[in-house]
Amino acid sequence: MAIKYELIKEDKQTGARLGRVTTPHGSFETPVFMPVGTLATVKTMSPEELKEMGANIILSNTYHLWLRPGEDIIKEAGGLHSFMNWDGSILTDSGGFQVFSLSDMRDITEEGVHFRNHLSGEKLFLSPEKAMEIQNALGSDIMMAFDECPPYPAEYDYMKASVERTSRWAEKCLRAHKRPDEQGLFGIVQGGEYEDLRRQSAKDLVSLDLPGYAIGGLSVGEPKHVMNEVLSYTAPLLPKNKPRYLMGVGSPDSLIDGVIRGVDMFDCVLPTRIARNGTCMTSNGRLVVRNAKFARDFSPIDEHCDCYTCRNYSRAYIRHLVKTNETFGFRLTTYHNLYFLVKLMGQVRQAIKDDCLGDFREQFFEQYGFNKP
Ligand SMILES: CNc1nc2c(CCc3ccc(C(F)(F)F)cc3)c3[nH]c(N)nc(=O)c3cc2[nH]1
Repeated sequence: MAIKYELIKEDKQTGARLGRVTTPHGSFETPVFMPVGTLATVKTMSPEELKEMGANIILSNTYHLWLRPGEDIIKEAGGLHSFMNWDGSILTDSGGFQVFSLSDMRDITEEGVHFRNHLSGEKLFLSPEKAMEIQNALGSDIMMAFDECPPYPAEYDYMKASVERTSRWAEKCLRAHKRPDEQGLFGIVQGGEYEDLRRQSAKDLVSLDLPGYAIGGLSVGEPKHVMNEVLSYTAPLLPKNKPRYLMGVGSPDSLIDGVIRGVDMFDCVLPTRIARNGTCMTSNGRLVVRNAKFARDFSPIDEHCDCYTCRNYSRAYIRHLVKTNETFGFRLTTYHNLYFLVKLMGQVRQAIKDDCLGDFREQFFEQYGFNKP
């Protein structure tokens, strides 16, 4: 069995769960935050640094790696793990979402999606079968089914047809799966904000008895309360004894609110993306280190943080590096932001163990400033 999930504890007050996922490349505790490594690297971080900060699973992307360098080169390297020298777990997205978010000309048919390469303009075609062929070549431990993530908002009739097609595509992925013993295939629940369509999508995918499930179609511009409502009735539709992955969600408040509704796995480009413009997550909210007020501030980014960046460097120094566009500055902000989220999930897991996740949410939101009107 490629993917094993062990439910360790259910929170008494909320839908939160403590668990452990095991893949052929190791195991990780859940709830977990997964750093995004689109082009086979978590930007500016070495595998050693990721391991040191406590990351055991990272994400990468079928669409991007198919275009550059091409899955054949990665296959020749022995797969993505050896290509990027990462011996932890890897989850790859199936490419559907990236086609819709990156390329303009696209045409969806029953067979798959026709679109233009967003770099060269050449016409390309991505199908459930092709997405599986690429992910099998990459050798990722967790592969996502090829789905359509409709834009938000979407008409009911469009969403219904899209959900039914995404369910048929998931079956095609399962049939096209060449390495079921080494790689786990997760289905992706769609349905937008229509409860009956979410139920239909979950029912179709659960009937395939896949090793894990993702909740897709969220974090696409909908208000947070809509995301939380959809999560509240969708997560419980998924099997208790399998991991649940909420795609594209990673702000600290959304992570905690997702955990409370029963989500186990999260990804987000936020920590690495905002780090590259010098914005850091701290226990007292966001800090824009390039701000002039930090020019003579020799305290660490976050006085409550014990990461490499906060133990060795000051705001003044990091501000200087970021202002002068020194790469080391972005390594320091990236390291801190990833560490902050990995540590936050550790605190969330501890709160579930101690049956005090509700209180933890209260205290964290207050200190971070989420409750400010
Ligand atoms: C930002 N909001 C969002 N991201 C979403 C994503 C992408 C998740 C992803 C995976 C891998 C990477 C990698 F760069 F690290 F590889 C980067 C991002 C979705 N993906 C699919 N398949 N279905 C969805 O319905 C869906 C909804 C999504 N909402």
